[in-house]
Amino acid sequence: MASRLHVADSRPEDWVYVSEGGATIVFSYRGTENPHFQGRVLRLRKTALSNNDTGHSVEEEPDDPMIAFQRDVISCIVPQAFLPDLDVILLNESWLGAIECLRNSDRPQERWKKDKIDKRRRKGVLATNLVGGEGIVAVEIKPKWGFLPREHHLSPQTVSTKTSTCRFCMHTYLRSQEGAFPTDYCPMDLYSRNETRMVKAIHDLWNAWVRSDGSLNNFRIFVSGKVIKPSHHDFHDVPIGPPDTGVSSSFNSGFIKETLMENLMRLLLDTRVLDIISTLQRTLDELDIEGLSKLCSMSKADLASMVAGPTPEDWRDFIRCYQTSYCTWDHANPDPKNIKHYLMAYLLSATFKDCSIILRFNQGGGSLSSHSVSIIDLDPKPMNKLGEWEELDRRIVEGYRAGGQQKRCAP
Ligand SMILES: O=P(O)(O)O[C@@H]1[C@@H](OP(=O)(O)O)[C@H](OP(=O)(O)O)[C@H](O)[C@H](OP(=O)(O)O)[C@H]1OP(=O)(O)O
Ligand SMILES: Nc1ncnc2c1ncn2[C@@H]1O[C@H](COP(=O)(O)OP(=O)(O)OP(=O)(O)O)[C@@H](O)[C@H]1O
Repeated sequence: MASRLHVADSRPEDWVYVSEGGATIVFSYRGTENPHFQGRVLRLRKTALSNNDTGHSVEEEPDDPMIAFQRDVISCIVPQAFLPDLDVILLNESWLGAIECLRNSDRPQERWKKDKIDKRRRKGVLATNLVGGEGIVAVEIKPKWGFLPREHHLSPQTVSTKTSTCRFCMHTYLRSQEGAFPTDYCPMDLYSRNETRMVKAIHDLWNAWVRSDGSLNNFRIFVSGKVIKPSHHDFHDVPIGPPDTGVSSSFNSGFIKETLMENLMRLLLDTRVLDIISTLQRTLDELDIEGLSKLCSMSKADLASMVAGPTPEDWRDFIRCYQTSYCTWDHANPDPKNIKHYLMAYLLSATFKDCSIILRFNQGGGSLSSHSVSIIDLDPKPMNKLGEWEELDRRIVEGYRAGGQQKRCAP
């Protein structure tokens, strides 16, 4: 886009709350006046509520790193059709203050108690609105880790557990011990390409969605751009059947569930998106965090001390390597001279382990091509997370083993 977009070319009232994650909050444009904003969402960075830093932001703030990362890295390994368009949008503090006042009450309590829009930012992201449109039903799934690690680099203590139970199921167990909502969802079922297991996966996501009243972060349903909760009245008006059936006015939750699940299954069986995500997760994480840690020790370093993030040139170099020689390396005996690329591969794998997909259906069915599938939240992960991931992996596996759990997650 030649000239820069400015959020102040729209009114805060023209933007409505869509949803948020741990790091960002998203609003969609409902105005009619600015064609640049039609069909788009505004993705803004958040900061901790306790952060009272009111100092001025840097004059030349860099663009949100997600934009260059999608352009230079992600789009080399994920087909463009799955990616939303992203543009830089200029922000200003008073406009951000105004939208915060207007929309803070639309946010879930557990979020507004913790964080707020980072009003010092001068740049945000404008992206394709993947959930908007009258009569559009969109489902967001955060599928998480879709593979079991190879045994090469696992310790004798962890090998049998980590090659039997997937990381998500072990993490769910740990979280349930800490009081979180339990879920039966297993990503290995969703990624399995086996219809029966995939049906089970989406039913498990649905059931946890209902039990938690939509508060989990791995399954969301949007109708005409607005998130719905199982307990909301608007759930009764999901326009899910063919228009002439009158389904949307005669509420029948069983029917809505079955029809939605059927549509989801059709789309999931038709798309390569899950294959693409799990293949990238697995091939970029050939060593497991345990193997990566050992490789680091061989180079006289430790994961917790890794801080310097890769430069754009490093990423270009990595992508070239990933698309050529990387697959010929002997990952069972990794060469310490390749440590940098193994670290970058792990970072990139982490992005795909944490992304979400959005599946859109037009009201009343329609051909598969009139529906769409996209991947969101493909942010780069920072190098200084490696130490945390190593520690979290240890806690997850130890907690699982200590609890005497032995679930088998079939590959
Ligand atoms: O570690 P995980 O698997 O729990 O993933 C974190 C997510 O938790 P989840 O398991 O999806 O509920 C977590 O999701 P929530 O904020 O809990 O919705 C974040 O996505 C976090 O990434 P970041 O620190 O914001 O970059 C994620 O951290 P990363 O591991 O991707 O850095
Ligand atoms: N392009 C989009 N169109 C519509 N909705 C979107 C879009 N991008 C994000 N969202 C909504 O906003 C939410 C937050 O976005 P995103 O997942 O990118 O944030 P995040 O803070 O990085 O999340 P996480 O904590 O999971 O890493 C998403 O879960 C989704 O519901």
